Amino acid sequence: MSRTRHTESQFSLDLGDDTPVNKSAPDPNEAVDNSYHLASLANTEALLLQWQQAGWIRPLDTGFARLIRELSDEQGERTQPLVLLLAALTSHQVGRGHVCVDLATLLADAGNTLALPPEETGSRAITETPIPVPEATRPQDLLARFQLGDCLAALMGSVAVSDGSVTAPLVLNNSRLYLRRFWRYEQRIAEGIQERLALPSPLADPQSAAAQTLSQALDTLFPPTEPVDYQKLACALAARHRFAVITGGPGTGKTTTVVNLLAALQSMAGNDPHRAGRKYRIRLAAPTGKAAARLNESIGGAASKLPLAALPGDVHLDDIPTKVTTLHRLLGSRPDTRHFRHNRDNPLLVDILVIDEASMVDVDLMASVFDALPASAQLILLGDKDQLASVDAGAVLGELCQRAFEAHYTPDTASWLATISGTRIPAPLVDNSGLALDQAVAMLRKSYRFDQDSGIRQLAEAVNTGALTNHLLKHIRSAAFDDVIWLNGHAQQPDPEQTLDLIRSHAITGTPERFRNAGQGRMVNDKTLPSPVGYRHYLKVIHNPDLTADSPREAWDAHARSVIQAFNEFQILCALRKGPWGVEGLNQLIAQQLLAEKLIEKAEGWYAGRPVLITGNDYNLGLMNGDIGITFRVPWDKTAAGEPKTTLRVAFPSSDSVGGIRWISPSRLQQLETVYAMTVHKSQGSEFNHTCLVLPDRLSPVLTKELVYTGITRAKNWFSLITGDAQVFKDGVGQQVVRASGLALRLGER
Ligand SMILES: Nc1ncnc2c1ncn2[C@@H]1O[C@H](COP(=O)(O)OP(=O)(O)OP(=O)(O)O)[C@@H](O)[C@H]1O
Repeated sequence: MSRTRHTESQFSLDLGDDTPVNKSAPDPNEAVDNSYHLASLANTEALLLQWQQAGWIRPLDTGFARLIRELSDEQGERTQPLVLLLAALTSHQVGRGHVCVDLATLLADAGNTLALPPEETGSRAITETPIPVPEATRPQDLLARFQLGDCLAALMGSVAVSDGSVTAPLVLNNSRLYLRRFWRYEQRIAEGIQERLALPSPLADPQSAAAQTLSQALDTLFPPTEPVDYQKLACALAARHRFAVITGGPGTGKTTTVVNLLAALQSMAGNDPHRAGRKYRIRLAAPTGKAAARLNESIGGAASKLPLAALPGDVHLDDIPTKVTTLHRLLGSRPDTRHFRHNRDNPLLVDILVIDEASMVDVDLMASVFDALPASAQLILLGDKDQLASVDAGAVLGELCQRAFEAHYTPDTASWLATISGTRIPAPLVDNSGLALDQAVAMLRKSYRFDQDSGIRQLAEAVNTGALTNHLLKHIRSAAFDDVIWLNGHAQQPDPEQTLDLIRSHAITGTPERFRNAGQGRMVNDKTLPSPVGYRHYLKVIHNPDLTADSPREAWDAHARSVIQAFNEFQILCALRKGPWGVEGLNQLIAQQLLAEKLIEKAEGWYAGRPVLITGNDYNLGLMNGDIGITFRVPWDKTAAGEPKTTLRVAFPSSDSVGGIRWISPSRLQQLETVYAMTVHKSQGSEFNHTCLVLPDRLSPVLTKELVYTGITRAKNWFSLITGDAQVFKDGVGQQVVRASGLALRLGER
């Protein structure tokens, strides 16, 4: 899932050719004639190189354009400069998470669509990094001369472009331009969903024996409570179709619902005379090790509370799986290839697959899931539609849930639900012209984790719905909520040095005194919540004088678990990677402060206590992008005289078994970074007792409503906000992620 997987070979794969891409590259120092930039191919390629050197586009993007030119040359066609330009920009957009480029949108507003100049250029107050791209040679300047018809005509006349029916590196579908590989992913996902939705359901007739069993199981699993129990409805809908999506915000009961759903499905299997008591083979998966471990923890607890004895069909606890694996492991990832062991020729042995945190799954991985699933297997996606989309291209869950809020259940679905669940759907959720997909999407609408007064809940909701009122902002500035504080919200443009000081002290202690009631004694659901703590906490837990060279490995494992748990109490999140407000600057700042307070022995390189985030999959070590480990000093080495000697080892929780620890030598770790600060993107699938979101002092395209919502909802109990500029926070939540893709359109076709 890492960006590093987008190698140049992705293009030659689709073409079935290994044409070297560096052949006859233009001289990057060649002067670009500004008045005729698209007049010649050489000029266009030199211009692309200039953008590449300015950091506007990737070498991969210029390489792709060159490949198109070479392919055309080989076929005796002279490529039009406009085709080269559009090829490079489509590749650039894929690198930014889009599945395709909608040419009409691109031409209407190229600057914003392409987000050029690039984001993350430092800080207004602290550094200023100019980007040396000459005036009048920006993509938006060039594209301003063209109409949609010009682009379509140029593309349709090129051998490098097809409508998908023949192999060509670019696919044009209406006004959407795709790299072929991504067009194929989207097509496979759409087909996988449509095929499943079209399969006849034994539950369609509410009087059938299967439907009666489902109804009985649902009544057992969901004691009557509110007028509309959306969890019960979600179970009924998901049971009815071979493809379903259950979406909901934090604590709305996605895990609880899916455990109930699995129990209901096993009830039906147990009562099905054709299955002779054989239960369904069910697998649970999540996109990252962290998300898998979190679901592992919660699902076991939820399963143990099931009223199994009262269910029809003789369901046992063993019938409900509680072990969650990563998607990569489930599909059988192999080193150095993005092809999985399980695919169409070697499908998974599974009847039902549940994928949690599905918002993190990109089109590439989702297409692989559909490839590996037997045609009749049921797929259930769980996730929060409002969270950030996947790091790599696509926003699959978001697209599938575009209409979830209004539901669009047909009168037929509404009447089926009323019979099966005894619940009458509210009229605004019924729509005569609901689509097939709408009938398989359920939204959970009530949070059980946060109480009515929770500031985290109210702030997250306000950010999500665009209702960030002055009243609410005043509340969070003045610590009127127990659980939320905007630490420097009183200053519109706070002094940068003072803000950095604030981040330093907050990172060390979590400054519980800044929360209302000093962060003490808050009870939620009859439980006293742990107080906010900073990084000092885990660096104290790491000192354990009782452990020696003779201590058994289990004792060290247990110690590592408690340190990792202590580290998870607090996390600083930020929007950017670079600059003083990004991961790089904040990591340095916090490490220096921990060193000054003598909590760590040095602030750079490897040291005991260093928390690290893995940034690329390492199949040999079994580490996945997003895994977090803590460095320990352990007495496991020996001197020449055979005396115990200390060495550093990084402890990682093992992703698939509960409680296991892998101890890895730092020298074996390849792609990693220190993780006192983490981007919100990387924090998806994780939750922390206390989260502090640091926002920069100027607006960036990455700073969006989805990013702020995701940052806030990573906090279980305490949330603090530090801003470089108050207006940037407000403007950021006004920006929305819109990813170009054709999936929803394909699924909307009747
Ligand atoms: N119908 C319900 N009645 C009472 N409590 C519930 C109900 N559903 C869920 N809960 C409780 O709410 C909490 C959150 O539930 P759950 O973990 O299922 O939600 P989730 O949506 O999976 O959460 P997350 O946002 O962490 O993914 C749990 O403590 C759970 O026991």
